Amino acid sequence: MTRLLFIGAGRMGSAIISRLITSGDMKLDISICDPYFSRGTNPALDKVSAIYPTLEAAEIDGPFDVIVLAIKPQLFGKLAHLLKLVTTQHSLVISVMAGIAVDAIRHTHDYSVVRTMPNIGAAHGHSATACFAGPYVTEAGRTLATRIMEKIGSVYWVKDEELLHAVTAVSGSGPAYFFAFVEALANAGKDLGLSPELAKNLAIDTLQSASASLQQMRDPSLLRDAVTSPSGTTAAALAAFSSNNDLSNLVSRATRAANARSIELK
Ligand SMILES: NC(=O)C1=CN([C@@H]2O[C@H](COP(=O)(O)OP(=O)(O)OC[C@H]3O[C@@H](n4cnc5c(N)ncnc54)[C@H](OP(=O)(O)O)[C@@H]3O)[C@@H](O)[C@H]2O)C=CC1
Ligand SMILES: O=C(O)[C@@H]1CCC=N1
Repeated sequence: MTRLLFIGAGRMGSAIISRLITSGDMKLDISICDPYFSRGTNPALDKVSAIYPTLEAAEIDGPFDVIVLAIKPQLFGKLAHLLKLVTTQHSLVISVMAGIAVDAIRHTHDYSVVRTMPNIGAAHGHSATACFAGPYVTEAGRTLATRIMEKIGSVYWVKDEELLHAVTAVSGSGPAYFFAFVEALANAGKDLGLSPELAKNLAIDTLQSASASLQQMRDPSLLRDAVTSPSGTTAAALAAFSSNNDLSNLVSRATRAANARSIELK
């Protein structure tokens, strides 16, 4: 039985716990440390072994084999020195926190740390997650981290920790870009005379169809060509996207801003 402690069970922590519990094929004993978490919000989460308000709680039943850090990056500095209360030298620390470097997590103790960057698709098993293994992470540690993160979607490994800033800018924050695009497309549809409800539904379902096509044929350029009839409506719209390289420049500016913010969080 592998004993896991999730520090922070908000959106990301809850999503991972819930997928681990519902898949049920790993022998895991899961506890939560989150002062604001209460049972009754999600039936899967009610199956956790214990919920602790703080890492210093007298009743805490440590140590744990795996600690998952799923708190806000800004909170980590306040909790870092308490990690030793729930770990041994063999514990694996898996972080989903944006920006916080492996060195910062290992600052108070030589933990084996796997840093990961999932995304909000985790809740439905559709996260795109990239991982980086810090010093002394064993092959068994990498395999365990992969098995855990595979429960929420696809898993990729990067060899250079600095690349996690770019990963955050592309796939960590990425879902929000598509949500913003759906909002913009729905608003544009409204301006063209559709009812707000119909415009929203068409925009949402269109993202769904694009995503399903991409899942089947993982080639966005080919798919774009398949939709674009010569001198047709799509060509007219895409010409507006590419005029002065507008879309590329906008996406480049946005991802550079996210990359820079991730570096600031270090
Ligand atoms: N949301 C996303 O799409 C993604 C998030 N991440 C990363 O995941 C991490 C968590 O983000 P997210 O789940 O969105 O954030 P949430 O705010 O939803 O979750 C953080 C949780 O930690 C709780 N918490 C607060 N104080 C403590 C404490 N002292 N001890 C333990 N838990 C505490 C919070 O409670 P309360 O809210 O009541 O303060 C909350 O439940 C972040 O570091 C973020 O960078 C990574 C990829 C994608
Ligand atoms: O916005 C953030 O900082 C976090 C990291 C990636 C997605 N959400």
